[in-house]
Amino acid sequence: MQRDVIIACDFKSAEDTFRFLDLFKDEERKPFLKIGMELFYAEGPSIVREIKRRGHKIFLDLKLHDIPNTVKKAMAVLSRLDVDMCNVHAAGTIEMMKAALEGLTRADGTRPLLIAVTQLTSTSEERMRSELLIDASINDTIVKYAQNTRDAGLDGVVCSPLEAGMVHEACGAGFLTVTPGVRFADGDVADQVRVTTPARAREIGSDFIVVGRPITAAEDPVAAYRRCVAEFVG
Ligand SMILES: O=c1ccn([C@@H]2O[C@H](COP(=O)(O)O)[C@@H](O)[C@H]2O)c(=O)[nH]1
Repeated sequence: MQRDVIIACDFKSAEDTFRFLDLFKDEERKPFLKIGMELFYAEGPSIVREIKRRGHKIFLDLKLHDIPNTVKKAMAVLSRLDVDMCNVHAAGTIEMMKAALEGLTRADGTRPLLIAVTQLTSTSEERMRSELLIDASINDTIVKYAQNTRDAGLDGVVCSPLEAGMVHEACGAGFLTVTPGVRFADGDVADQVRVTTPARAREIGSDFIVVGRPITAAEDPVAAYRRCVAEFVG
């Protein structure tokens, strides 16, 4: 899979999103975009269709986590949107992930890529132990969730770029690592905990970096996007 930068379009409306996307209209490289809960809940499926119509690849980041039957049916609905990638939480268990895969697969056997969140990049090992009562290291937890994800037949995981190398080691080079928690060396970390730079993400072996505020809140978003591409894709 070709390394790429995915821009997280965490906007409150279609209007704000299209104002942002218009900045990229002369870019040779059409950005791969992530639509998350805020934008999808505000605008519904029409925002996906319109962005798709403009020719962007889409990662629909809704992080499903529910009982297997509910996730299977919800995924069957999402499969009609024709996105390129969508996701669930690995904490929902192998059974739930298998149900998600079944729901997502269309009658003709095609489906978008399906990946699972291991531990959110805003979670520290300390909080995972003290609040979630997980009595293991965060790295062991991430590797175990990644192995569960692979065993369920999914295509890869969401983790920090810091963990991409160990996930590939445990699950194979072809198993995708889609990695938020990306900041420029001088950037504001905000609510993220397990972060690194686009250049370091490339060295560690991420397949995709997901970048939101370092691009969307930059004074010059196109320049920030180009910097990510230059550091990560080369
Ligand atoms: O573990 C995760 C899973 C998803 N995300 C999402 O990625 C972006 C990151 O945005 P930044 O502004 O670059 O922090 C955001 O949409 C999250 O919902 C994540 O950060 N960590």
